[in-house]
Amino acid sequence: MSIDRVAIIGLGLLGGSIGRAVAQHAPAIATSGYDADPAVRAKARELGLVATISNTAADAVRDADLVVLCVPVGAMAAAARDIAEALPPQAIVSDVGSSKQSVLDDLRAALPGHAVIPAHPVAGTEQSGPEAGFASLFENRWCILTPPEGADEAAVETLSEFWRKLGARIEIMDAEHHDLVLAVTSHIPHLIAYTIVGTASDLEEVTRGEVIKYSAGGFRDFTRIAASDPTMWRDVFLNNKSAVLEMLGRFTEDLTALQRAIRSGDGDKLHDLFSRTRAIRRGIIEEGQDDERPDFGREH
Ligand SMILES: NC(=O)c1ccc[n+]([C@@H]2O[C@H](COP(=O)([O-])OP(=O)(O)OC[C@H]3O[C@@H](n4cnc5c(N)ncnc54)[C@H](O)[C@@H]3O)[C@@H](O)[C@H]2O)c1
Ligand SMILES: O=C(O)C(=O)C[C@]1(C(=O)O)C=C[C@@H](O)C=C1
Repeated sequence: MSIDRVAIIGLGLLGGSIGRAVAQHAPAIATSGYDADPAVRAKARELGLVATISNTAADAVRDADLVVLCVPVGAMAAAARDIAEALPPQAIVSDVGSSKQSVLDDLRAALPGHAVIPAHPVAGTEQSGPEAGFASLFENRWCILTPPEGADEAAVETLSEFWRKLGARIEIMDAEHHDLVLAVTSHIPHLIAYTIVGTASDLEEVTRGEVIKYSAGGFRDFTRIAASDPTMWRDVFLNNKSAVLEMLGRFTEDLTALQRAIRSGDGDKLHDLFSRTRAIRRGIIEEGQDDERPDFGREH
């Protein structure tokens, strides 16, 4: 089983990056695409993100071997319904959504009988839209596949091979476990960034601009993450509710323990934790998972 034609639904950061990466790393694969927003379709045409841009989702998928839905997780069900009538029976349907259980449920409900294999390339930026993508986005990044029980192994391998061609490393796990892990490593960090920047901005009114004016590197790093797309992240929190709430409970307990350590002057506790977290950061860099990617649209 090999992929000759891929259809990309949603031509923003992720969809546009897949289009560009296929053109660069797997030019033999034909690309087609669709976006619900006519302005995005026009921009994607101008940028040549995929070879053919259709005016309906159904037309984009009519000849596809693989369809990748690159829309916010809250829009997956509607996007799947839009392709249902035109989807070739043997086509693999996948996605790039940041949470997986609700997407798996939505795609299977909308496309009964089709090979549905959700995926999540753990690669992105705070940017969004058709101009934000770049071909190297997936290089040396994990792409997590969450096939349902009993999924066709050949289809899982075909999808893995597609992502390997774009430079990604493959991991396979079930959707529920994915959602728990990503709640800790991605979703809660974004919630914390949104919170700290929001709190600082509220305080700004009290201190007449000083919080923002004198904010140094640490706060600026949070503002990068807090600039991430509001629609995408609203949908992630609404669709990964239980894992996020469970992990947030644990996080709150740890935060309270630190608060207590500060109040009681327990310097050892603070120092131990900060040493442990420094080692984690160094481990990430040694593994090659640091931020080596183009400064695409970065302000700093
Ligand atoms: N941004 C990241 O860092 C990142 C990383 C990994 C995965 N993801 C996931 O990738 C998906 C896309 O995110 P993005 O950053 O590319 O967002 P984006 O806003 O850049 O692009 C999403 C596009 O989907 C289109 N769209 C929305 N509903 C649609 C529908 N029903 N049919 C067709 N098109 C529709 C929008 O018009 C938009 O152009 C999300 O599920 C997100 O969780 C994002
Ligand atoms: O680097 C960033 O800006 C990101 O937020 C990327 C990031 C992440 O949290 O790591 C964001 C959401 C995804 O689903 C995958 C990747």
